This record gives sequence, C-alpha cells and structure tokens, in this order.
Amino acid sequence: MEGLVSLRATLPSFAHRPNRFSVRRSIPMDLHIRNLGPFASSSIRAQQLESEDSSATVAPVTVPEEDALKVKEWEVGMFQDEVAASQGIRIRRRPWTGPPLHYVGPFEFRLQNEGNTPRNILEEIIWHKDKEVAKFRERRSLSVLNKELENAPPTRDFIGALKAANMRTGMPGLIAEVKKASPSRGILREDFDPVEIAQAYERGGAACLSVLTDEKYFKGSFENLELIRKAGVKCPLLCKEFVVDAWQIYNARAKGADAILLIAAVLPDLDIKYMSKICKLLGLAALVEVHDEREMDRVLGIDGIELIGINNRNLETFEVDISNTKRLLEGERGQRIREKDIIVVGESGLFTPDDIAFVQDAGVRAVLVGESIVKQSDPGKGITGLFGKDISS
Ligand SMILES: O=P(O)(O)OC[C@@H](O)[C@@H](O)c1c[nH]c2ccccc12
Repeated sequence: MEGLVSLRATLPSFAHRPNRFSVRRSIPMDLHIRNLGPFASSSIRAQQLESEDSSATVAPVTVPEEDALKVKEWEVGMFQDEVAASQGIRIRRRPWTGPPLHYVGPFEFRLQNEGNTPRNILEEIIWHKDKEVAKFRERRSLSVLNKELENAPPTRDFIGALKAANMRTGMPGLIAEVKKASPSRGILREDFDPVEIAQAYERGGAACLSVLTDEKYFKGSFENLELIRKAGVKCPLLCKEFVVDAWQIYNARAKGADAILLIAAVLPDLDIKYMSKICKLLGLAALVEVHDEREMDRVLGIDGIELIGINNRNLETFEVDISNTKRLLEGERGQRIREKDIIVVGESGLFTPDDIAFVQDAGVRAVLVGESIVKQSDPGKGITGLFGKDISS
C-alpha cells in the first residue's frame, strides 16, 4: 500500500452525510483531506498523523470530474447543516444513505452510528420526506407543475377568514384539522371520511381547515386535500406538510391548498424567507410554526411574515404544554407581534373552553385543533363542546 494511508476515523457527530465519502474512491489523499472541511482539522487529520504510515507521501492522481462535483455537493450539504446548526436548528438533514461502518477504497471510515440514525421522530419524518420529495420531483418536474398552475382557480383568503371569524365570534378563529392519526397518539378515528369530517367542521363554524397530507406518519394524503376541495367546502385549506423543498409548495397549490405550513425547527431563516416569498407569489398564506423563544425570535426577524403558529407540542419529544403559547407571547415578543399585526395561532393540545380562553388571554387570534374535535362522533358538535358555545352563526 505504498503511498496510501490506511485511515480509521471516528467522525464527529455532525458527520451525517457519510455516504458522500463513497464518491471519493479515486481522490488523492491531499485533496481528500482538504475537502473534509472541518474534519480535516479534527479527528481525521489527527488520526492520520498518528497512524503508522503518516510519513507516507501520496502520489497525485487525477480526480474524475464527476467525483470532484460530488465532493462539491457534499461540501455544500455540510455548509447548509452548519448554517442550520448556527441558528439553533437541531434537525439534521438526511444523509445520502450508507451503513454505520463505511469502507472507502483503501480507507476505512468508522462512522458513528448516530450520524446515520434519526435522533427523534421529527428528524425521522424529515429524512423520509427528503427521499419522498426527490422521488416525486422526478415524476413531476417544477415546470410541469408550473404549467398546471396556469389554469388553477384562485386561492381563498386564509388569513382574512381567520380575522373575520375572530371578529364575528369574539373568540379565536378555528382552523379545524382533518387528522386520522399521529405518531404520538396513533389512530384517532377508525371510520375516517375526510370529506364528511370537513363538511361537519364547516357546519360547526370552523373558519379554515387543516388537512394532513403526510401518508406515512399521519395517514393523510393529497387525495384528501383534493377531495375536500372538490366537494365544495368553502373554508380555506391549509396543507399540513413537512416542507423541505420549494417543490412541495407548488404541489400543494396545484392540489388546491390555500395555505401551507413552514416549520422553523426544520427550516433555516433563508429557507423561510425564500419559501414565504414563493407562497406570496402563488397566492398562498404561509403558517410559520415555532415552538420556543429562539424560533420565535428568528421568525420575528424575517420581514413579511403575517401568520405565526405556536405549537404547544414539541415535535421532537411529543410533550404538550399549552402554557408554551403564553410564554412565547409575553413581554417584548408580544409587543412586536402586535406592532407587526401578526396573527398568532395557538396549536395543539386544546381540549376545553378553558384551554381556548387561556390561549386567547395569552394573545392568540386563532387556534389549530385536531384530536379533541376529530374524535367526536359529530366533529361539528365537537366544536361547540370545545368553545363552550355554538360558533356556527
Ligand atoms: O391534535 P391536536 O393536539 O389538536 O394538534 C393539532 C395540530 O396542532 C397538530 O397536528 C400539529 C401542529 N403542528 C404540526 C406539524 C406537523 C404535524 C402536526 C402538527
């Protein structure tokens, strides 16, 4: 093995794009180390220096163009993750694949298992979504979607509907969720007819509806969204997705959505900016969801955000605490929100009229509710129970 270093390295925990190494087979050692970016100065280089062969020199080998491109791609991926981490985003993006122990040509990389295994349910969902969207994009390109949108009917005013309901009832406008199941609660309703539930919500006084479109974890679908839209339901519809790619926004619009969810725990600031601009361009409202003070401050720093959801459920641990809504609206944050005339939606874990009163006192003008109403035999009556009064007229 003259001229080559046998390398056994334990990469630091942010090495979650391990299979990117697999493209380096014919890359010479000096380039290899240079392109490892932060790794170069950490464990790999250290271990290289410690290795018995560290005095060996590397014969220059030409790098196939394709490999060099892949290395660049890998670097960009690393950079994105570093930017996300610097904004406090703990959700890492999907590694390209690859087993925990990876052999690369004459080099052997022992990658920490955690780099290849999602650390919590949200991360698992996001990694799955990355793969799913890549597949969908191959089937329907953005230009095909764009063509479809040329003839799409106009969107309905999601935020306007929430404001109008708030004015009409003096209570938070309701976004009622068409939700069959969730990873934390399992199946919520066996006899699940999305259109019937949507119509019952509308009769019961919901201002808007939220339709889960994730199939794997929430047993939802885009078909449900389309069915509800085509059934003549007038409430504006929120596409409840895990958006990781702008393609999904175009797709949601093509399937009849009037609004879409953007999760700050997943998306770096630049993505939120860029995606909320795309929403505006397409006539969709963007509901930007936050869960803690840091996420709230990030989102308040972005111009043009009109609708913020405070999730009372931590999507990494599933813990629900409705005082989260109150905490994030206290003091200066609440002040800034009022100044910017942002509508805040209290999300998750709302079951009783007291819960509604609690988040309303905290400052929300809208609520997003699933479980407590979808489980009722008549979800419309469920709304009356939740608000403690009939809000249908
Ligand atoms: O069923 P609940 O506890 O009333 O929650 C509804 C809604 O807030 C929840 O489904 C939700 C809020 N944010 C999300 C993001 C992804 C999936 C689901 C959600």
